[in-house]
Amino acid sequence: MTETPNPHIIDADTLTGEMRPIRRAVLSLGSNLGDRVTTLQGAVNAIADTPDVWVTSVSAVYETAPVNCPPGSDDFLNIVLLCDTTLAAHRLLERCLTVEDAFDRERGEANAPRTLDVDLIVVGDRRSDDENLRLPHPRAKERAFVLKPWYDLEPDAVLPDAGPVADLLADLGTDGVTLREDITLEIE
Ligand SMILES: Nc1ncnc2c1ncn2[C@@H]1O[C@H](COP(=O)(O)OP(=O)(O)OP(=O)(O)O)[C@@H](O)[C@H]1O
Ligand SMILES: Nc1nc2c(c(=O)[nH]1)N=C(CO)CN2
Repeated sequence: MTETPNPHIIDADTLTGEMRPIRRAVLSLGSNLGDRVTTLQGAVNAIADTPDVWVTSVSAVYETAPVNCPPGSDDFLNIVLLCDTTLAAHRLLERCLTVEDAFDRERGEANAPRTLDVDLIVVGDRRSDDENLRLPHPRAKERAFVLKPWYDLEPDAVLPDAGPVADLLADLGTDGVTLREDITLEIE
């Protein structure tokens, strides 16, 4: 059955400027090539410098074993950021891809070593099946390297369509996800 659009429901992404609601976004950042700490701190700064994006929390840093990566790939450092934003989800994605490029991200083989990867995990209650932007991120529920730092910041968080982050993490376990207490990233 074809659904008739409800004229009373406004898609927040169609609003402009000051009319946009503030939405909470969860971003996952990873690096397994080059100076990982400098890159992640630079990426946090760049995201925090973005107009209409406010980084509210930076997680602890985790050293994580590569998941589904080519043989011989090095460990990642992974973090999660919580942000408030009035940007439309696609604009936020564009900004994240620009930040990846600024840190010399090369796009080759799937899951190849990368200086920087920035994934949108959730953006408010926005859902998207567009191949250029899938929300909520379809693989987040399988990734302890996303869920553990997110859980630390928000123990009650829920990943839409998947369930409480705490439950997902309890099922997955945290093997291969090691806290790096010696590294602290800041919102500068
Ligand atoms: N939620 C999302 N966050 C970031 N990129 C996404 C998302 N959904 C779709 N994409 C698209 O995925 C494309 C490829 O991204 P990328 O090569 O960084 O994938 P990846 O991060 O290596 O793999 P994965 O998606 O499994 O984390 C991006 O150009 C982007 O348009
Ligand atoms: N440990 C770890 N493994 C990964 C990561 C990542 O950030 N950390 N990112 C991937 C694709 O985005 C694939 N595998």
